[in-house]
Amino acid sequence: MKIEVRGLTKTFGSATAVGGVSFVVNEGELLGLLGPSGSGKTTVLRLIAGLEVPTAGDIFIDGKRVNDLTVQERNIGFVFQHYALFKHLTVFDNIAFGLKIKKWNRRDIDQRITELLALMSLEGLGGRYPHQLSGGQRQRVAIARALAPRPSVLLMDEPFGAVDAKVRQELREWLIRLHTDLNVTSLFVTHDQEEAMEVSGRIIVFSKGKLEQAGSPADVYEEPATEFVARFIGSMNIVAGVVRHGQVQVGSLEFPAPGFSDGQTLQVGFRPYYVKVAEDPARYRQQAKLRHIYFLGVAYRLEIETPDGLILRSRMNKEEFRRCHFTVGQAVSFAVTHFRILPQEGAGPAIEAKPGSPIAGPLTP
Ligand SMILES: Nc1ncnc2c1ncn2[C@@H]1O[C@H](COP(=O)(O)OP(=O)(O)OP(=O)(O)O)[C@@H](O)[C@H]1O
Repeated sequence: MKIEVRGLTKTFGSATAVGGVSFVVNEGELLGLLGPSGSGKTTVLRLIAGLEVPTAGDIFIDGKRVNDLTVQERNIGFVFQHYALFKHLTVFDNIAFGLKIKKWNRRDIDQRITELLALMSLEGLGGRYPHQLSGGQRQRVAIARALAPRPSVLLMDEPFGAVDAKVRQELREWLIRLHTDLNVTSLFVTHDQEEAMEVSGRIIVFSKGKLEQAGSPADVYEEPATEFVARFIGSMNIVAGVVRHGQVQVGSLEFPAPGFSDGQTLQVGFRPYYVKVAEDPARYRQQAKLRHIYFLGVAYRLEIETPDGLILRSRMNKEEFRRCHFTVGQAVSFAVTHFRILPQEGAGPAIEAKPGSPIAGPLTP
């Protein structure tokens, strides 16, 4: 079922945890709510679940305003960061908990739990207690418990926050498969941008109780709408310069900025893979010194310094890197092949340079 929030606001005393937020989670969608610690993500989830009362704004589930409904009446499944399983109850009884409250009969409970244990790859573990499970298994039990009463929507707050990196990766892949099988409208909170990008069909980026951007993982990565999103998602070179004759000038770098007036200071962002670096000083127009080479496993990151003291990051795939014979300290040439002019805080959207626009000197063949 679709979730819609309009102008959702929550203040605690004089502090605004969530400030006038509107968004939609479409039917069957798996949407990631991403933001740094304290940005208001948990509060949004708790408001939708009915665990907090909004200061202002409305919440709709399947088109029906639910502000005045109790937690139980909203029929929402909720998964918390820490397993929050009942320690004294078996896996079976943990999953059955909500069903017993809803007075399901024994046969239906048994049937539902057998179904869920299979779905969660937990067969044979119904009789165990939480302390006899791995972290990943415990979290799957928590999700099974939330799904047991067939909720109309599933809310998950940092569902994989308490497990190690390897299990976390397995759980992400497992959640994607589960969601593909069940198609329950799901909203999950994370502060981990990689997790949000990998798991979500769409991402909402949050900062200081406000929605910064909503879009597909590719949208928010490739076309950050604000400086905050540009800095928060992935790695981005961000430089600032003053507009002169329609170009933002940053030392010897020039970025076309049509429509901006002379004297205006603008920030320009470009991903490391749009910084092309060559050993041949004549290959590109810009000159720099290679400061560091970092091996990233799947690629290399080069850190270069321009004669003006600007430090930029470049990313190069392994094959390309192996064809070159870089040594730290050597002179290199470089070009920036794609960039975005980032909006100032509170200003309009980012302006994108056309792919391949040669803004730091033309790419010589
Ligand atoms: N019950 C409360 N009373 C007072 N302030 C609160 C309460 N709950 C949350 N806050 C404040 O509201 C802001 C948003 O908190 P929230 O937990 O929603 O953020 P978050 O993005 O989920 O952070 P995290 O990732 O650390 O859980 C924070 O500044 C927090 O201190």
